Amino acid sequence: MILRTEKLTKVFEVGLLARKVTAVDALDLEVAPGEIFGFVGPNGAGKTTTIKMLMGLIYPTSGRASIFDDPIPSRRAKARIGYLPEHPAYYEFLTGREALHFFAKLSDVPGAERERRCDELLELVGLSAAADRQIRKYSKGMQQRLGIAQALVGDPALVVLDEPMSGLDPVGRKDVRDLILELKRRGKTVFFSTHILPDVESLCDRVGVILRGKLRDVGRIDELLSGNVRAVELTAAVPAAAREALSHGKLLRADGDRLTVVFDDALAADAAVGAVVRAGGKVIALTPHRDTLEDFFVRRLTEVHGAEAEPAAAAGGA
Ligand SMILES: Nc1ncnc2c1ncn2[C@@H]1O[C@H](COP(=O)(O)OP(=O)(O)OP(=O)(O)O)[C@@H](O)[C@H]1O
Repeated sequence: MILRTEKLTKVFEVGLLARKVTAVDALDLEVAPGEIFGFVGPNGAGKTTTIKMLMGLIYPTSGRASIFDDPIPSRRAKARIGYLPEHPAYYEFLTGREALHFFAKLSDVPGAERERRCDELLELVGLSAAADRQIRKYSKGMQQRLGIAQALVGDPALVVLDEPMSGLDPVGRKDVRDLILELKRRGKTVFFSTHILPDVESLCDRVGVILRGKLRDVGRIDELLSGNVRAVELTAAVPAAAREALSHGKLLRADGDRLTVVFDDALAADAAVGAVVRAGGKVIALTPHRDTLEDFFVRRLTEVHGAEAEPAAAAGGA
């Protein structure tokens, strides 16, 4: 495992009365080499606090974590990590190229290599044409892409991105998604946090769902959603003798003997398939209707928060 946490916990003390807020609660997490891991949760779930602990920016209250088998905080591990904070800050009077050279120097990229590395990264994030423009003139999407270039400048094995798509328009989000996929192709491990669920579905090998500081679910998206077949859609050439078995479903389309029927109950769908086959008909398609990740997420959020659910925060908007 490239990254591992064991019962990682952060309790903040807030206000004059030192009210305790458990931002991250006994988090057990593992990230394997080469995977894109999505750390998913609504606002205030504890994503940034977790990432800050992993990056050594704040100390855990209890528990442990290691990156590349080095306990955090580790200088050695940090040299192999690229990190994009949730709100990256730049010296805005610099150009993109100047800023990247500055970050390259901070990351100990040898002088002889700096020029080539920066040019290559500016190209990768699509900023070559704007490289000599001041950052204050960059759009939010361009700043985010510069932030990703900054995270990559030390040629890290692990890239940690905190809400990399937040606040971007659909084109900007797609650019960042494509970049993350490119990182995977280059053999990097990517750990990123987000509350934008469609991005997670199209990108991640595995996801961890954090709600109110606790990791509630973790796994491949198809595994998380596999138990949630809501309905089964059957399209078949149905001989008259098998029509009765299809009457338990809802007819969607009829074209001669070719019918498309939706069953709420998987057993009724199985029985209909059996009847079609026995009567000499032909099954053309059998499609399970599953929850989307968004359905799953909102359901889990509602379960966990009960009456206090905050669907607006979880709905996955930009
Ligand atoms: N420095 C702090 N002092 C006190 N409470 C904090 C501090 N930082 C975070 N918190 C609290 O910890 C909880 C988790 O916050 P965190 O920023 O980790 O959530 P998040 O999942 O990253 O949310 P967002 O998507 O809004 O950034 C919240 O209740 C937040 O108010």
